[in-house]
Amino acid sequence: MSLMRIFLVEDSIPYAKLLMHHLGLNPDNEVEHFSDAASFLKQLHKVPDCILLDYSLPDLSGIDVLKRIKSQHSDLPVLIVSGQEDVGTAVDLLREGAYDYIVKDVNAKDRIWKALNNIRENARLRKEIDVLREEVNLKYDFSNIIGGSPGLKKVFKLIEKAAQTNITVSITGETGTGKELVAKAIHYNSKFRRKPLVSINIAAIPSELLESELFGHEKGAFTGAVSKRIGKFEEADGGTIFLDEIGEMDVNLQAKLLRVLQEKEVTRLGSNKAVKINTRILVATHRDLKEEVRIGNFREDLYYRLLGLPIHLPPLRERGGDIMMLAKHFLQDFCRENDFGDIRISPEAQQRLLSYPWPGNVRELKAIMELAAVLCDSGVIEEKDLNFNSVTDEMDTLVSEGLSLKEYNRRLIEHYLRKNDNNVVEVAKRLDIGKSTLYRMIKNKEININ
Ligand SMILES: Nc1ncnc2c1ncn2[C@@H]1O[C@H](COP(=O)(O)OP(=O)(O)OP(=O)(O)O)[C@@H](O)[C@H]1O
Repeated sequence: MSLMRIFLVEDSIPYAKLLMHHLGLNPDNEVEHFSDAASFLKQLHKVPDCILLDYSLPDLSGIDVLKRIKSQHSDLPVLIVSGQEDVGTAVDLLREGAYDYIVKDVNAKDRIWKALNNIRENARLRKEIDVLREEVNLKYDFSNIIGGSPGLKKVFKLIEKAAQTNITVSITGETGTGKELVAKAIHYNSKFRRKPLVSINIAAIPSELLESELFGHEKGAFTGAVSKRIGKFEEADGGTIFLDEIGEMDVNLQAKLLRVLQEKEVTRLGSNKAVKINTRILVATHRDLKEEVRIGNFREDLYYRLLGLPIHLPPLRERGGDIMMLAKHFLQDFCRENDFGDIRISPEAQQRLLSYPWPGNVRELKAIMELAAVLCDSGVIEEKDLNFNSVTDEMDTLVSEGLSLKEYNRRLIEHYLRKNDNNVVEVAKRLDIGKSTLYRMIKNKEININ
């Protein structure tokens, strides 16, 4: 903000003149003077950037004027200027939302000057945040979610529907399928986008700390609570809270969360005052919550409360052509960031990418492509540059895929060959099949050897 519009409400004409002269020293200040509350309140609809309010006006008390201002414009900074030093009144006024309480003594002019500079700086920062938010919005439109497979198209449609309302959304999918990305896309395309998206990973926080993390606490609420703390729900007020890994929440806390969702209010630990919240809820889990309910790990009532609009992200191995689209996208990004020239992916490497089961999903694909870009020679990624070191056993995923016996055998043998550096004799021994059978299969291209 360069120009600052200030309303000065002051019944003492000499003091008003003094302040107007002083404030006028900054050409960016534009001061309008009112000598009573009534004439000022009539003009309040013009909404200045700041108000300097004399505490003792002829027609209305300072606190009443302050309340009137705050009821219409809660964010408008009001500096109270008072003829007397009275701590009790000052505290009351600050509680009602006054920006500062300044006594009319020799230092008053300087304090007002400083306070106005702070207000100016705050407004500038707020504007900057708005601009940054807008940039983030652009960044998180759907275009950064890559893919065009039928499964993902369905997800796009649901994101759009979710963004248009305040319905609770439950996002499911294996690890690395893009659940957090979807949560961001919903928030930044919804009417909540001007307020924060507050994410909390339930699995990452020890259960004894989680309650205060979510709902906040008062000073001294428990050992170690040395100061008051606002919880994530309050932080997200007016915006979105994203509860990641909701399936990991302790059953006791589930009951408390349910109450918060039902009452739409939170009570900080150690407080008896409930605070209303208006927060959009997004949850995610890699677990099958229905099954968790069945085995008693998750409350059924909370499950129904959170289910809302379910969005399921299919695993990468079920997204067909998306695999190559994503692989090329990550490769391009990496090359651009590191000033590498263009890198191609050989047909054999492409085949390998398409047949791998991707237990770590998109996150794993990104890591593998980046490493391959570093390892490859002469601008082409070959099969040898692809390092599949996933922590989940490849075979676990194969079993869950429902393959035909022939296909299963092929993958099983290929898996063992890879693990044993293509040592046919070793693999034949481990799988208890004849060496010559194995050689024949390789020769007939029934199995691929890298
Ligand atoms: N469709 C996609 N297009 C582009 N990038 C994606 C896509 N899906 C996921 N990613 C990227 O993959 C990584 C993992 O995604 P994300 O963290 O959203 O997954 P997640 O399902 O929340 O994982 P987890 O369950 O482990 O928390 C991120 O770097 C994300 O940007």
